[in-house]
Amino acid sequence: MNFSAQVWNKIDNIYNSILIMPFVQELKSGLLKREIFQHYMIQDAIYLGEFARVLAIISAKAPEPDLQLQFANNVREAIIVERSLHENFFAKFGITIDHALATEPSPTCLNYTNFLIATAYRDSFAVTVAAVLPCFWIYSEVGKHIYQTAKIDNNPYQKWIETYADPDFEASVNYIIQVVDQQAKIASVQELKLMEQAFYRASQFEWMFWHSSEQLETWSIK
Ligand SMILES: Cc1ncc(C[n+]2csc(CCO)c2C)c(N)n1
Repeated sequence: MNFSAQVWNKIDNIYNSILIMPFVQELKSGLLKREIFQHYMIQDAIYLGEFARVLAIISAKAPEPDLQLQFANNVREAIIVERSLHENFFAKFGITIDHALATEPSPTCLNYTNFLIATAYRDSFAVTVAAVLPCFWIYSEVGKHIYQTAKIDNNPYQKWIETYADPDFEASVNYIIQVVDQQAKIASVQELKLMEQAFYRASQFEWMFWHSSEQLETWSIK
């Protein structure tokens, strides 16, 4: 079995827990509270800014030019596509840029992005690509699931839903899965373990990220 299939099996519980989260269920029905989506959007904008830096470090560590270019393109895409999504949603959901810029990362957002940045600086290309894979893959699977079962008419979250169910997005996810599998084939036993741990940890953070918005998480001491 491929590395990707093995680690996906291991996060089966996390993935299934995500599908039944109130956040996901209410996004599908369109009934998600505006306040929760606003919290999510602002934190996600912070997340994406840091995520683009992680992709840039991956590009810098790439073992060959094709991979270097691919991840450089991902950096560009993460910044451009996601920014436009956020700008659309910011306006639509009454979030001002000033408010977003003045908001600090939530404890979960900071923990997740710091984990990715620390991994990128400390660990190998292979381990770091394994750490970013859940970000792509879980979103693609959750996006498809939501798209197939969502109530689309009058759903204020329709545009978000369409973004992550896009076939182009799925193609970029498949490319990263293939890169991770290639790396796993040539990895030492010790490195494989680190890849597995990084993939699992990032998947936990994916669940936590949605959960933190459901809770409107802030710092418990200011
Ligand atoms: C917490 C969180 N996790 C994953 C994504 C999805 N995502 C973020 S950047 C990127 C790469 C291409 O743009 C993808 C798929 C998200 N938005 N927020």
